[in-house]
Amino acid sequence: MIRFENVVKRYGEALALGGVSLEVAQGELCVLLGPSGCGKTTLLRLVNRLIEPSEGRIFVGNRDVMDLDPVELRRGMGYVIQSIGLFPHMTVLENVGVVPKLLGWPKEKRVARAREMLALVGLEPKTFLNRYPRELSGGQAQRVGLARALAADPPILLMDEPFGAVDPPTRARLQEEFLKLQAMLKKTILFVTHDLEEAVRLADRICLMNQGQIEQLDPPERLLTHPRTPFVERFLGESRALLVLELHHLFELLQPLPGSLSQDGLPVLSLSATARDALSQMIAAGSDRALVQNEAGEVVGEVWMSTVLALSKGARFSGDGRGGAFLGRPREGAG
Ligand SMILES: Nc1ncnc2c1ncn2[C@@H]1O[C@H](COP(=O)(O)OP(=O)(O)OP(=O)(O)O)[C@@H](O)[C@H]1O
Repeated sequence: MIRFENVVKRYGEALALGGVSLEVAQGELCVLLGPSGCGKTTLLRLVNRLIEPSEGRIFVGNRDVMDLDPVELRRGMGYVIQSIGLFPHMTVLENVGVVPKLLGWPKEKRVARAREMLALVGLEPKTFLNRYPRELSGGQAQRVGLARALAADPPILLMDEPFGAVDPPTRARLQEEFLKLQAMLKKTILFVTHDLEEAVRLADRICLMNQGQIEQLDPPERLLTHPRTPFVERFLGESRALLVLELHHLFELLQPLPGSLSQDGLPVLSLSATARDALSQMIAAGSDRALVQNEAGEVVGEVWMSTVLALSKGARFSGDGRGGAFLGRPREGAG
């Protein structure tokens, strides 16, 4: 558990955080989101005491971080940053083993752990253990960074734009794998990003910040469908209607096949595809329905365009007063 109580941070006259209170529950992935300079990194670094508060208190597992030795405190949490921070003169094995070594683990245990962690982040240990960081692609280096952060099995992970430096397809793959890992490991995670799409994909809750304050703290769907302030609505922008569709899978939206309608030329999607996938395939095929098949390839039902559009109803951009005009109206009887 991480708790901020009325935290203020000043740099000289400038106010970077203006009284932030936030509690991240054990096992929760909380994303700090917001425009450049809003205070995300400052808030994150207060947790491992790379920065100290001007006022207020920060608790980690009910202990005030200011009462803890900073070195001990940092050993208890993994820290992953965009520039990765791998030591260039150390091999992957040595990099992943940095904290275990500091904790006094014997060599065999460190090697075994490094192998296990590399496999966990999708890198073949035999191929990568003895490489140097310069011999890795950006995505591989990012995975090593994550393996290193996880090596000593810390309950807390602090992640600052960890996937920021890789190309979009690699980024999407890393996000997907990271979510699977988190489902297994259930770490308490503070994750900084300025990318709304990344926040929506990953977060249990999004903490949207503006000028050193929390504007809204909510699960992604709630944030997208119920923006509390004009700032939040502007920040989310028009894409929020589409993003909401990513949060719904076709198994939730399935309707029985009517039998009487033709199935010719309809797109076919899997049960685990999202409503957003279905929408783009229906648009591409020029149809208002899509078929849904199970893992065995049997068609088990269909999804209607009107159902998909109804999902995004609460999330349509109304920043210019047009209400829900830009996506058109759902068909009658939708959803
Ligand atoms: N060491 C420092 N000295 C003075 N001002 C600082 C310092 N570090 C940060 N700031 C200021 O504090 C504010 C918050 O910075 P912070 O790095 O936390 O923002 P951020 O939301 O992480 O931004 P970005 O997405 O651009 O990294 C900014 O206005 C920044 O200029």
